[in-house]
Amino acid sequence: MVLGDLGSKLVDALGKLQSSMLLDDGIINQVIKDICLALIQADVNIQQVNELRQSIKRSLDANAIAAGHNKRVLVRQAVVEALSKMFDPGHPPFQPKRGRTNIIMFVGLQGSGKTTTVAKYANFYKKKGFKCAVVCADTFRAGAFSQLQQNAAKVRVPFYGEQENKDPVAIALAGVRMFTEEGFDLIIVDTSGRHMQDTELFEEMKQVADAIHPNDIVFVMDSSIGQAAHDQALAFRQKVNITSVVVTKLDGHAKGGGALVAATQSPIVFLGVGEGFDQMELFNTHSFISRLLGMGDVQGLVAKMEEMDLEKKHPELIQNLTEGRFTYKDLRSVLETFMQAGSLTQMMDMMPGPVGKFFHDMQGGDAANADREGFLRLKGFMTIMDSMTEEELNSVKPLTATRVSRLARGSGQHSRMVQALIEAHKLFSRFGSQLKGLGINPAGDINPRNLNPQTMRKMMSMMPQQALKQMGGMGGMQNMLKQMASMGRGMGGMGGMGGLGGLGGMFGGGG
Ligand SMILES: Nc1nc2c(ncn2[C@@H]2O[C@H](COP(=O)(O)OP(=O)(O)OP(=O)(O)O)[C@@H](O)[C@H]2O)c(=O)[nH]1
Repeated sequence: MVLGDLGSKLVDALGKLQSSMLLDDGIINQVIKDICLALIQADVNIQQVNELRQSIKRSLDANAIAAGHNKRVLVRQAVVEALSKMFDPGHPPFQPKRGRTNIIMFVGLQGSGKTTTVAKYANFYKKKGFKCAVVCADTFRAGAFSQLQQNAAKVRVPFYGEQENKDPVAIALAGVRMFTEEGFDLIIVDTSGRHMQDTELFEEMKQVADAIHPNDIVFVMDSSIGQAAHDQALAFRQKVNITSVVVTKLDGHAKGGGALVAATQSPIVFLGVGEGFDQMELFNTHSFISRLLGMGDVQGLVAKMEEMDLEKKHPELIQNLTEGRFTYKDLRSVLETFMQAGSLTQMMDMMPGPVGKFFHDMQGGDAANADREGFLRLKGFMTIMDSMTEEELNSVKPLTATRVSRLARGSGQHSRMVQALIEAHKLFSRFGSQLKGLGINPAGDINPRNLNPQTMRKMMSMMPQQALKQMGGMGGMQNMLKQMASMGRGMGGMGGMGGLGGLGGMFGGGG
C-alpha cells in the first residue's frame, strides 16, 4: 500500500494499546513515542511531529476528566484526530464543475511527473463525464510536446501545442481560447518543469498564469524529496497562487509521509501511485488515515466502484448486497470489477479487515509482482466460475466437496484454488450481511439511531471477544461509536474513525 512502511509501524504502535493488560501512562507514552518515531522515519519534519505529540497529550488531558470513557478508545481517537489534523490543510480543494470552463494550470519541478499527471487528471475527469482537453505550454524540454501529444492520444483527449513556437504564454493563450470556444469543460495546461534557481522560468510561469487566469493551479510534487517539499512548494507559492497539490511517485517511497505533510498548506487532491494513467488516487485525509492505520477504506472502495459504474453494470449485485444475500455470481461481478480497476494493490488496500488480508495473501509477498500475481489468481477464480452451473452461480451457500472436485477437474485448476474461492465468497458474504445487520448505509456513515441495544448486541457478537473486553464491553463500545459518528460529521460526514472501514478493521480484530 501507499506508505506501507509508515502504516505498519503506526499499526504496530497502536497494537500495543490492545495487547497490554493494564494501560498505564508508561504504555501510553511508549505508543506516542513509537508513532512519533515512525513519522520521523518517514521524513516528517520534527517540529510537526512535536506538535502532533502535544496535540495527542492535550486531547488526552482534556478527556481524562470525563468519567466512564475507555482509555484505549480515547488514546486511539486522539491519535487519529492528531494525524488527520497533520495531513489536513483545513480547507477543501478546488472542484471543477461540468458545464462551465475550468482552466487548470500544472506547475512543478523538472521530472516531478507533471506531464504524466496531466494525462492522468484528464483521464480521471473524462471518466466522470467532463469534456477535457490538454495544452502543451512546455517549450523548454525538447520531448515535452510529443510526450503530452502521445499521452493525450492514449487517454483520448484533444491536444493543442505549437512545436516551433518558443513562447509559452502565446501557446497557452491560443490553446485555452480555442478549447473555450469549442465548449470544453476542463482545459489542462502543462507548463515547463523548472528548478528553484531558474528565475527566468519562474517569471515565465507567472506570465502564463497572468495570461490564462487559471481557476486552479496544481503543484505537482515528487514524494521522494520528503520534507524538502516544503521549501519547494514555498518557492512556487511565492510566484503563483497554488491552490492544489498532486503528490506523485508514492508507490514505494519511504519519504512520502514527509512530502505529504509538507505539502498540506494547499489541499492535496490526488496521489500518483504508478506510471499508468489510471494509477492516481483521489486524496481524502480521512480515507488516507483509515488505510494508513490498517482500517481499510470502504468509502474509497465505494467511490472506486462508482467510478467503474458498478451499479449500472451489475445492478443485481448492489440489490443483493443491500438484502444481505451474496451469490457466486455477485462475487464474479466484484472480482471482474477489481480486475478492470487496473491496480489490484490499490483495491486491496481499501478492503477492510479479513477481506483485505485474504487478498493481500493472494498477491504473495513479492511487492514488485503483487499486481501480476493477484491478477493471475483472480483469473484462476474466474475460470472456476466459468465452469459453474447456473444453480451454483446463484447459490449463496458454500459448495459441497463433490462440487469442489468437479469444478477443479472442469476448470483445470487445483482444488486448493476452488477452496480459496469458497473462502473468498464466505468472507464477502459475511461482510455484506454484517453491513445489512447493522443498518449502515453504503456511504459509510454510522447512524446513531442504529445504536440501540439490539444492534449493539449484534455488533458485539461479530467482534473478537478480547477486543470487545478491551473496549470496555457494551458501554465502552457504545460511547466509542457515538464519538466516532460525531467525529465523522466534524470531518464532513466521513463516518468517524473509519466509517465502515473502521468497523471492518474492528471485525477483523485489528481495531
Ligand atoms: N512510479 C511512478 N512514476 C511516475 C509517477 N508519475 C510520474 N512518473 C514517472 O516520472 C517520470 C517523469 O515524469 P514526467 O511526467 O515526464 O515529468 P515532468 O514533470 O513532466 O517532467 P519535466 O517536463 O521535465 O518537468 C516518468 O518516467 C513518469 O513515468 C508516479 O506516480 N509513480
